[in-house]
Amino acid sequence: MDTCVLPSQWLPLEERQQDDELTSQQIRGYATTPDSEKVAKFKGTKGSDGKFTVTLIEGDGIGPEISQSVKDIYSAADVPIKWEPVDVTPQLKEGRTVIPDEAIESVRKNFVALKGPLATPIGKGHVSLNLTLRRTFNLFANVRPCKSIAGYKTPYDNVDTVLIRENTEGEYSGIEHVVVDGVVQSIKLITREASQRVLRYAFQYAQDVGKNKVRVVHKATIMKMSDGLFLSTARDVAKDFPNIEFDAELLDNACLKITTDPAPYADKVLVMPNLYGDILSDMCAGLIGGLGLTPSGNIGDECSIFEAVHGSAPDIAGKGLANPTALLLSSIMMLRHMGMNEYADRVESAIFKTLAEGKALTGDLGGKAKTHEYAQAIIDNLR
Ligand SMILES: NC(=O)C1=CN([C@@H]2O[C@H](COP(=O)(O)OP(=O)(O)OC[C@H]3O[C@@H](n4cnc5c(N)ncnc54)[C@H](O)[C@@H]3O)[C@@H](O)[C@H]2O)C=CC1
Ligand SMILES: O=C(O)CCC(=O)C(=O)O
Ligand SMILES: [Mg+2]
Repeated sequence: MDTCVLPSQWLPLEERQQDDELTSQQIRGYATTPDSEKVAKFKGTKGSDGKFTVTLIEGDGIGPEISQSVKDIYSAADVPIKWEPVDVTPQLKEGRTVIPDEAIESVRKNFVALKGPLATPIGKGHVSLNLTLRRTFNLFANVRPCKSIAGYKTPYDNVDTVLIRENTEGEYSGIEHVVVDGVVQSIKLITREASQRVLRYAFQYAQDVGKNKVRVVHKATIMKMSDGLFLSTARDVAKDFPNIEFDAELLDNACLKITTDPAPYADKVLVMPNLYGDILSDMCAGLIGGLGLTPSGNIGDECSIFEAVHGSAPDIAGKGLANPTALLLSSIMMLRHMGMNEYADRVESAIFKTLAEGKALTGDLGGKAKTHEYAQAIIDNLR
């Protein structure tokens, strides 16, 4: 495997130049709350033991394995976090599937959670618990950064995309009904309020991290009213951010352009309705080495939940084959959200050093290491 020079923001702290301090600009790929008064801040406080309590939802499939890696690495790095594991097995309450109250209360109390993947049955069965959590806490913006990994060669060298996905409505509203036998209707709900909220977040994010361009990805040619409302709301919001260049691109063309050459997308923040963000984020993950590598943050005004882009990966679950990097990088976004930048820097440096060395990679990246062996290599790279 080729190795290449690590970008300065990925070097261990002591190897950085004095004038090369990690800034919020440099870490923008794995941060969600830029230094802005206008973006909701983490409201948690440390306990008497000097630690923050963070809700941990280990999740299904590979969830427990990758969560274990995070716990092991955090413990080795002495990150002052106390995990509060909660069970989100759905319960039936008054005919509705709900998440247990204890889990909801835990997130509400701690303001922040790290979440493994939750499986959703196809067709009949409970609704997506992932979406339920996002709606329950009004986590209106799903921030999904995707950056090339130094040392891990793919056909694309300079991927640096940030997708901000509307996270509470759109095609994911789950409003479906049978019109007559053989005819069903699924409603894509778009509201000005939710659109404004995520668009303002995207513009503010772009401004604060210095990406200076916001592009709406849409299909308002076809969905003239719903995507049309999202797009016209974006034009209105853009007026409040005169220093940010604003434009729009059709979804299909965006897919073509990003997979042909992702470089022109590095100076932009892409913002879009729910389903488009879901699909584009998996697509972008494919450009840098797969779903084992891409993190995300579900951001709300009160609480935020950090999780990998990927799902429960039932095909590899329980075999020690999962790559925990995506969940680990999600936890890095979480630490920066909580203002724990030094710990974030330290763990992040060890992750990227391990990936660049290429000696203990998991199978998805062409290596032979088991999940815990890769985690141990990261621990060995902590100073
Ligand atoms: N946010 C969440 O919790 C999400 C949950 N899901 C749920 O996950 C379940 C499985 O969905 P799939 O479509 O199979 O998507 P998936 O993301 O679980 O897996 C897709 C492919 O990527 C691989 N993969 C995913 N994560 C990996 C990792 N960390 N390391 C190595 N390889 C990895 C899998 O082995 C599989 O081949 C479904 O029930 C779905 O509803 C899917 C996406 C997101
Ligand atoms: O909730 C699910 O089952 C899938 C969610 C998903 O694919 C995502 O959030 O990216
Ligand atoms: Mg998805």
